[in-house]
Amino acid sequence: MECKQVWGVYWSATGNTRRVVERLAAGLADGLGQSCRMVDLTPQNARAQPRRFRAGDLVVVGLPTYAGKLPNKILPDVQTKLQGGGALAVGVVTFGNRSFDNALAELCVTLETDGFHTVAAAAFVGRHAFTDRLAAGRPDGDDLRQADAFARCVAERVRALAAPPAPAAVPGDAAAAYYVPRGTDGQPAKFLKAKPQTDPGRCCGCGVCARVCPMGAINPADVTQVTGTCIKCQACVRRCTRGAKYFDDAAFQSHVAMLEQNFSKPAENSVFL
Ligand SMILES: Cc1cc2nc3c(=O)[nH]c(=O)nc-3n(C[C@H](O)[C@H](O)[C@H](O)COP(=O)(O)O)c2cc1C
Repeated sequence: MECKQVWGVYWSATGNTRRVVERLAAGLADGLGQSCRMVDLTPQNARAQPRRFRAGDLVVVGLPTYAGKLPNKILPDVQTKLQGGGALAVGVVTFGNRSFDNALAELCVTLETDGFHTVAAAAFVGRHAFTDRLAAGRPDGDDLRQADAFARCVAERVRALAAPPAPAAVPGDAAAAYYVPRGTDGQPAKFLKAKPQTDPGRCCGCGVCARVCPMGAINPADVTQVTGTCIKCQACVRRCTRGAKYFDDAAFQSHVAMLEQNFSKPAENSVFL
């Protein structure tokens, strides 16, 4: 099938998904001899506008895994604002070394429902947003080389297509329930209401935390106040250059400790063609 334009579209609070999607889109553009354009859906206002694609586009769409599925506060925008218009899509999720569970299945079903034809899909490992002890430094050089190899295979597949493909076959159940996070005691860890705290000795009030919050949840006039919905994405924690943001919620910390105890063995990337 003819491809006239490659796109990379992503939501990425701490940068892993952005890196993987950028690399895949660049590799596909290279393999197909086309140019590549990126769309960053992370800021709240970027998600508000419709994004229309059409036949002849090849769109890499990436989101992270949250509780074994896609981030539930972001998914509605992906469902309602992305319009496939018969474009080909590559669904990509990243995950923090535990499992992508049903996230890729949910993404591929969403893309097909949005009017894309999913030609391939992949799940890549990225440093867990909650802790540097899981998948530190990933996606690393090896991961990105795997992304290059995958992009070459997808480009070949696209060139060989005579008609829109059948939906990409991926593991998981798009309709499954969310993974229940547990603490070190094995009991459900309830940290839905946890919010980032601010160390007054470190915070200089620069406002970067409010600017990078994809939910617009932090009051820019007083960054100690979380007035909106916190999705625990860790953008504020990771982007604060002074280390002034942190989560002290006991249930959250217990879940992170449980993950560190049980999921430290390096996980592998998975590709589906
Ligand atoms: C709220 C939340 C829930 C998460 N749930 C999972 C999960 O179920 N499985 C997993 O392996 N990683 C999980 N992670 C880790 C992220 O999937 C991983 O860090 C991802 O690469 C972050 O993408 P980003 O850097 O593009 O924001 C979770 C992270 C957050 C913030």
